[in-house]
Amino acid sequence: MMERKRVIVSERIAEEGLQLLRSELDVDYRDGISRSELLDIIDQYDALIVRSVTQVNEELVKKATRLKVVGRAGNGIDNIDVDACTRYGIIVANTPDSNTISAAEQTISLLLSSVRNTAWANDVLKAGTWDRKPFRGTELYGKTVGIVGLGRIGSMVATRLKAFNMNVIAYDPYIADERFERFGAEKKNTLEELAQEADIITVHTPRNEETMHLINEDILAVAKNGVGLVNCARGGIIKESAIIEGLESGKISSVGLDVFEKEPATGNPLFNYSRVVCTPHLGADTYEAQKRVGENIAEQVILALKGGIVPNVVNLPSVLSEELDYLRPYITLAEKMGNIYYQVEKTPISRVEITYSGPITINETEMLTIGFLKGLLEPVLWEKVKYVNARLMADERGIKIYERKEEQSPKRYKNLLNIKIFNQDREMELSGTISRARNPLLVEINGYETEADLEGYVLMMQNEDRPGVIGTLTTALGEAGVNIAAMKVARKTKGETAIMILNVDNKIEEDTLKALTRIDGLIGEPKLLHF
Ligand SMILES: NC(=O)c1ccc[n+]([C@@H]2O[C@H](COP(=O)([O-])OP(=O)(O)OC[C@H]3O[C@@H](n4cnc5c(N)ncnc54)[C@H](O)[C@@H]3O)[C@@H](O)[C@H]2O)c1
Ligand SMILES: O=C(O)CC[C@@H](O)C(=O)O
Repeated sequence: MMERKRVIVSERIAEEGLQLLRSELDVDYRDGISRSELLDIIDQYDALIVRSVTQVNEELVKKATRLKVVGRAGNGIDNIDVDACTRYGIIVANTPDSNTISAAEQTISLLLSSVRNTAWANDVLKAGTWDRKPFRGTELYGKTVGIVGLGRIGSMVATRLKAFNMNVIAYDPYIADERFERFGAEKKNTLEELAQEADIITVHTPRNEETMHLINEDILAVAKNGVGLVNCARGGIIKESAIIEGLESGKISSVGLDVFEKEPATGNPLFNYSRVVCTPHLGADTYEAQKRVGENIAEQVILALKGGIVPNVVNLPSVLSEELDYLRPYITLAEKMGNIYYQVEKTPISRVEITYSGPITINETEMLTIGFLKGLLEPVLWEKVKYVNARLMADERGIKIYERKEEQSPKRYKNLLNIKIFNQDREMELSGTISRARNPLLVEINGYETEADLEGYVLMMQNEDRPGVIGTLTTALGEAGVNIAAMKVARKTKGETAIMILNVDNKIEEDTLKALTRIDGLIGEPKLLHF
């Protein structure tokens, strides 16, 4: 029996996800494992599943010699060094859509409880005092909310706050105007503009160099007096020391925080302020979200370990699953076309020109290019090339890639991949498509039209276009016990050099191949390719 692949889960994930993992893999569920132990044992695992605490950095990745995939059970990937993973050929996948509703609802919950002093009143009441004076709050009705980052969660917050009759304004320099319109948000071109008009500011960006301390003393200086703040995205997007300053001066009247600059957050000075309502990073912590997250990450990790293309890969172009189903045979085709070059040539490549033509060009074709590069480099780099690092590896080898798209296919095939591979003195030109049965077909090689299946063992050779050559070859193969499954012969001009492409059922031994070179009429060495 084949040995099962091993996954370590270093943080709490839903039982449904664990069950799915156990159905296919050996699962080591080590919620809360210490850093030092994880570093000691990580080389035993093919997959690692984390949430937001485990730091997947270069130190860990270097030791993870078997690791193929890191699954982030959640959305934010600021605890994962994606570049390091890419360099080591490790896929990083997350579950960006599985917890957005919960995070949006938590934002609304923090917003309401902060402007109505709910948590503070709850504490005072339960401590034995019935008093209403300190807790007078404000309505949301008619107020302006400023949303920073109108992505998945920001946009859900916008639609939910519309139901409170709030005026929604948003700042997000990276999205089209159409998205602001779709979510009924008035676009603000600068953060300062948003801050000047908003009664409440809520942030929904990723945390990175650009967004760390995005809302700081300078932004708060132009904000309205008594502004409310909410951060259910990542700690530090609103600078904590600026919040304290604003609370002390009265500039800020309410704060809702789910996330902190340092987590786990214990003894954070913000906890001393009654007008700050805090939760310990609970945005994604609902039964529904955790079930979705757990199952989703388990599915993706299993897929990745089977060599499949997973939908939410962070270090590859993301492709919607329907689009992926359509593209998958073309990715395989591109990979197999890539496989041809180094099985035939030994000269380094300087440049590759890829033209995609036909209706396929409506789609994101980046995965096809990556598939081609993976197939191209595999015969020379073996194990190390994966979808995730194929571009990087091509780049390191100085292979320049030029891509073009043409709406119309120039041949009779609906969709066509035309690939020109240049080395220092020659060019190899290949065209391929998908057969009716959705199998990869090579339809042209160096100007010779053919229709060859790129499957199993394929024998390619050149011959003189004259009687007797093909017969001698097939007899020689038959005598050597090689069964021919399919054979295509192509020529450009009658009587000149032709090519033969044969699909054969088994490997042809070296001495048989050598013997073929002695057949009168065959030109050069026959090449046996394997796909
Ligand atoms: N509290 C939780 O438990 C919880 C749960 C899920 C997600 N999150 C966090 O919520 C945040 C948003 O997640 P999402 O899924 O909506 O992400 P998203 O990628 O869908 O949206 C982020 C948006 O921020 C915008 N943006 C980036 N840089 C910006 C900048 N400098 N100024 C303004 N806008 C900028 C992007 O254009 C994008 O539209 C992330 O930080 C994520 O980690 C937290
Ligand atoms: O619970 C977690 O793992 C964090 C969830 C959330 O912050 C996310 O980015 O998905």
